[in-house]
Amino acid sequence: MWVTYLKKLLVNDIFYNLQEKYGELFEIYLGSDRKIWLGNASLVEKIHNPSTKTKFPIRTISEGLDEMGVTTKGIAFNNDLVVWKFNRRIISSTIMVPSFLRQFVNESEKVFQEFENYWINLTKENNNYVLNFPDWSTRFFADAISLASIGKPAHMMATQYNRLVPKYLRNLNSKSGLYQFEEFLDRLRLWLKSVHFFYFVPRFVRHYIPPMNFLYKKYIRNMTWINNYLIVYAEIDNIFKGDKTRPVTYDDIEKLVYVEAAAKESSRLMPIVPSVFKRAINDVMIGGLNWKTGQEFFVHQHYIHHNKSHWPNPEEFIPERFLGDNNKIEKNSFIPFGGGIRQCPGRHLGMTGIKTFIALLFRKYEVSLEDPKAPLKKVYTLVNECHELKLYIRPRKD
Ligand code: HEM
Repeated sequence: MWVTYLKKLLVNDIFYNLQEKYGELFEIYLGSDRKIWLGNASLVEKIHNPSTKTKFPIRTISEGLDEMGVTTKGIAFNNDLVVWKFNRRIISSTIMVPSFLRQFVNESEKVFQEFENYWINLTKENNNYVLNFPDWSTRFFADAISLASIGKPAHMMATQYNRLVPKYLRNLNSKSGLYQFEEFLDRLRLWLKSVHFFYFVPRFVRHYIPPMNFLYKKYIRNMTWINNYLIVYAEIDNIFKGDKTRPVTYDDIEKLVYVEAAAKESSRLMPIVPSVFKRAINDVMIGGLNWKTGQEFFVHQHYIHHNKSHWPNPEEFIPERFLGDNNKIEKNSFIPFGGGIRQCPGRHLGMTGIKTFIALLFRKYEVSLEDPKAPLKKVYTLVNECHELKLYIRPRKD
């Protein structure tokens, strides 16, 4: 069973099923190393303490991640708290400020126009052209973030377009940058896969036992649903009053409360990051039990987001949960961006990006699934990634 799960990269499902079977707090041993999984909002209160005096300032100590070289650099896995603080300040003071978010909305519109041009070309020869949405949405965000942050396009949509059309239709304006960022995206995907590999698989197995040592060599070489269309359309139309071409502003985006509720409900049902690990740097009491310094905990967002004690009818898509009084949502029961001092610094940008793309798309186009009954095709690496979602995008008739 484990092998089947692992083969299909359904690691997320293994832990969800274990949490169902063994309860909201269970332990699992990886060799002699005990990990504690937490599946209730009340159990993560101390881990999500936003104070700098938190007992959970780091994620893990792992010789595997040391070997990857990520524990003293960057942000996400950095255990050097002085360097982490410095890096995090830089990213927070750039991407979390409203001026950057305004700039991001402006640039997104330019990038969306580029997307429309490609899409129009692709439908010229086939009116019923089916677009694989994840191939374009990931590249749309990468291009928009690149333009807004460094002022240069990443040409990722151009690369995808060039891949799909005959030579004479290709985008030739941006030759030099093409493929470079595409390779970056492929490497990022491999990097995400390899974090679990280096975290879970002991050094000896990584290096010497087939087929793990082959995976090791591969990794070491290389180092993202909205359903209630009608209300979404109505809210977008209410803001743009049928104007399909005027510039979209950050103020428009801020008014999209239903779209935001729908995006939140989607990320409740399917959090991009289903679990996050955190390590105690002092003794701590959680769930009525005393845990020693060094104990690692998995905050299980996916399970907490589906826990009936926080969410009535947890499997249903009900955006209205997020409308009106925010206090009705239990603390720590909705945590797609994690929590505590290492909460995601890209949360405002992520939400602004989703709302901007939906506004730009839905004010002009009708979107429908090629096969509404087809199961969602996703893979789990360190994140849940949808790799196939086939859509028809047609100009709105009204
Ligand atoms: C919808 C999109 C996104 C989701 C769902 C998401 C989710 C998360 C989660 C769950 C964490 C772990 C938080 C914790 O440890 O408690 C995280 C960390 C992080 N995220 Fe995001 N994220 C998103 C977008 C972004 C973007 C756009 C950026 C930057 C441009 C970003 C940068 C980071 C960084 C740097 C960390 C590590 C923070 C630290 O360790 O101090 N994220 N994200």
